[in-house]
Amino acid sequence: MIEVEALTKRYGSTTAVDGLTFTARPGTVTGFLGPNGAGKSTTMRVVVGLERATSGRATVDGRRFADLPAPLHAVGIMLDARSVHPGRTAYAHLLAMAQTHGIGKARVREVLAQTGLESAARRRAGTFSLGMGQRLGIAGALLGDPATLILDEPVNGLDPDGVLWVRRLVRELAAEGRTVLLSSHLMHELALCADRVVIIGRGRLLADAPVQEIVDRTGSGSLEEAYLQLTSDAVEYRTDATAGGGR
Ligand SMILES: Nc1ncnc2c1ncn2[C@@H]1O[C@H](COP(=O)(O)OP(=O)(O)OP(=O)(O)O)[C@@H](O)[C@H]1O
Repeated sequence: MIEVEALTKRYGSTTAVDGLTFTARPGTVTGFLGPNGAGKSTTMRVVVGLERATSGRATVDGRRFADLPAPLHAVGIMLDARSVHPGRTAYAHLLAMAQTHGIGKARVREVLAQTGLESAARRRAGTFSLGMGQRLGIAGALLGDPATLILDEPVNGLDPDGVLWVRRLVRELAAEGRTVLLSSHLMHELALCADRVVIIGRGRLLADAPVQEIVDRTGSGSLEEAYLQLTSDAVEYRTDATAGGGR
C-alpha cells in the first residue's frame, strides 16, 4: 500500500507537488495521471526515496522508503527504463540487483522469462530497443516479488503485443493482491487496466475515484474526455488542437 499524505515538494520557487493526499491500495491498479509537469514523477520519486519531501509524507506499507528493511521485496520500481548501465547484459543487470538482496539466479531467470527477455538475456542493455528496455525495467521491478509496484509510463515504446502484455500483467499483479501504481498519458490504455485513477494538476489533487465514477461524474463519454475536462485549468502547455476539451 502506498500512502501519500499532504505531500509538498518545492524546488526553489517551483512547487512541483502541492499538499497532495491519496492512497494506492492492495488488489488495485491505480492510474496516476496529469498533464506534463503536473508532479507525477516527483511524487513517485519521493515515494521511493529519491527525493526528500519539503513537507508531508509518503510511505509504503506504513514506512518511509528509507526505513524499509529490504526495499526490493517491498516495492518494485520502474521509473526510468533508460537508467540501466548500457554495457551490462540484461542478465548481469538483474543479477547485480538480485545480489543486493540475496536473491538467487533462479529468480533472475524467472523474471527474464516472465518479461519475454529470455533470448535477449546475454545482450547488452545499450543495444536494446525502447520496448525491450521497458521490459527489462519491469523485470527489475518484479525481481523481489514485491507487494507494491510503481511503474512510470510502463507501456511507453511498447508495440501492441507489449501493451497487451503489460495490461494483463498489471491486472494479474492486482488480482494477486498487490498494489500497483501506474502512470501513463495513454487514457484509453489506463481506462482498460486501472481500477481507479488519481488525477493531479499543478501538483494538486483533481480527482481520486474509480474510472467509471469519474466518467459519470463529469458527464463524459470516456476517461480521456473526463481527463481533459478536469485538467483544463491545470495544463501549462496546451496547443490549439487540444484547447476547449479536445473539440
Ligand atoms: N530536479 C528538479 N529541479 C527543479 N524543478 C524540477 C525538478 N524536477 C521536477 N521539477 C519541476 O517540477 C514540476 C513537476 O515535474 P514532474 O516531472 O514531477 O511532472 P510530471 O507530472 O511527471 O510530468 P511529465 O508528464 O512531463 O513526466 C515541473 O514544473 C518540473 O519542471
